[in-house]
Amino acid sequence: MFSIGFLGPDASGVRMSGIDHARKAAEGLEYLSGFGNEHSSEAVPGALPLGRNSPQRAPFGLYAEQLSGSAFTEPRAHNRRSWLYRIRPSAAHPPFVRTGSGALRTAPFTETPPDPNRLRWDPLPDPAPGTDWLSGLWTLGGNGDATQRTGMAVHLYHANASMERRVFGDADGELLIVPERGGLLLRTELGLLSVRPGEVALVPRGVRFRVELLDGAVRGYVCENYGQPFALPELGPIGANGLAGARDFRAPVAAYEDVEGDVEVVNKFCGNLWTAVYDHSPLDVVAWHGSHLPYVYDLRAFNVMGTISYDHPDPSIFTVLTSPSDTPGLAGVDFVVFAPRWLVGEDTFRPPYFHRNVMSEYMGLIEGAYDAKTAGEGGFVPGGGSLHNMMSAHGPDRETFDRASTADLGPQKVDDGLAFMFETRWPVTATAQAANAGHLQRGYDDVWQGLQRHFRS
Ligand SMILES: O=C(O)Cc1cc(O)ccc1O
Ligand SMILES: [Fe+2]
Repeated sequence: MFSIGFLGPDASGVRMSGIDHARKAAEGLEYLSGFGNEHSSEAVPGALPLGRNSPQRAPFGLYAEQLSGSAFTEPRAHNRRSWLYRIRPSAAHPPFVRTGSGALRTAPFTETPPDPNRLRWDPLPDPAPGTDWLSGLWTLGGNGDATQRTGMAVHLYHANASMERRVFGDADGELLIVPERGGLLLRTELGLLSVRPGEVALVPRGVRFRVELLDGAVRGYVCENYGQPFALPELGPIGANGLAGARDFRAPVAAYEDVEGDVEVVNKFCGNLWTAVYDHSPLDVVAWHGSHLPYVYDLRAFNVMGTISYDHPDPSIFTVLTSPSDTPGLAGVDFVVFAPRWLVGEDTFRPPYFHRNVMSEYMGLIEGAYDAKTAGEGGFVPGGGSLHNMMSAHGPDRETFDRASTADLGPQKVDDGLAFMFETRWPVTATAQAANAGHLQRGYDDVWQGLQRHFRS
């Protein structure tokens, strides 16, 4: 349908800024609707072989290549692979050499003892000029072991430059990207995705991509999932519909760049970054078909379920995507969204309850406020995050408790914020940089101080 190019003169010969170039590419992007199914796309009509995956000679002299996201032998329901028809096979590359990882860390996380304390951070400070998305990744912590394909990492990012002549691929896991500030254009091997705050992007393990900025400086969160790929949760008694609808996930259409010349390819492998300078762009896939695909999803499309009688339901009802573990019902990591919704519970303390949870909870805020926490400076703010590890006691802060336990219980619309949670079966161990960060809020425990005793026997 169209090809894509590096920064440079547009058709009129005028050199566009990186942002204009990315914006133009993001305008009117086409997508394929549906999660987890087989899709196919060709940027040049006739480029996709019909009737077989690997013809003796693929159309237009393209190379056929399979990208496997699951073992060949996994059950059909879990099997994921895509066939890529590309200008050069991925195998045509020079050796990778180790390079620095900046502030990026990988499981196993051993820099600090796992901490039972409630922790909360302000947003990352602004990045140095010229920081692109990849070099702006900053790891907060995580669990599991990337070499065992278990667990997850929580990263934040801040960037003020587009990746130029640079492409990234993560062999360690898939990446769930949650922008909080500024839009991103993801140029992936399978095509282009635009993702803005309020939307999330999912880039599968191993898929190469470049991140360009759509509006200037950006900030956000990333869940790197080393475990089984994210899937839609079962709906059980909810029925055949509700929560995130499969058709609201959008996969890209094929788009390729036919670029010769130096392109740096950065490969994250078992915790280290490795780099190689290719003599062409690896975003050269002209046609593809398969199921190992990137997606973008608008969190505002989430169909929120909740009580229409009493009590506060558990937040599993807000699960957008789940990465199952080997134990049914026990997620390696769930991605949960607190989207705008009505609260109508009668005789109910409506915000999140006080609780201690065997699961570990990392929370972030995309915009506005969260109904269990006081907003504003020093509170839970957009771009900040909190970590409530396994069995740590948390819930509404004092102000929220005082307000909500005396509030009038008419129907109430909660639409002043968009929060999310990465909830994982294993404790999250902070990196040293997160445990010692200047933006770690030192007095977080105080939000639960002064909760009065009301007991009268
Ligand atoms: O701790 C939190 O704010 C997340 C959360 C929300 C909720 O509605 C119920 C339980 C829970 O852990
Ligand atoms: Fe919680």
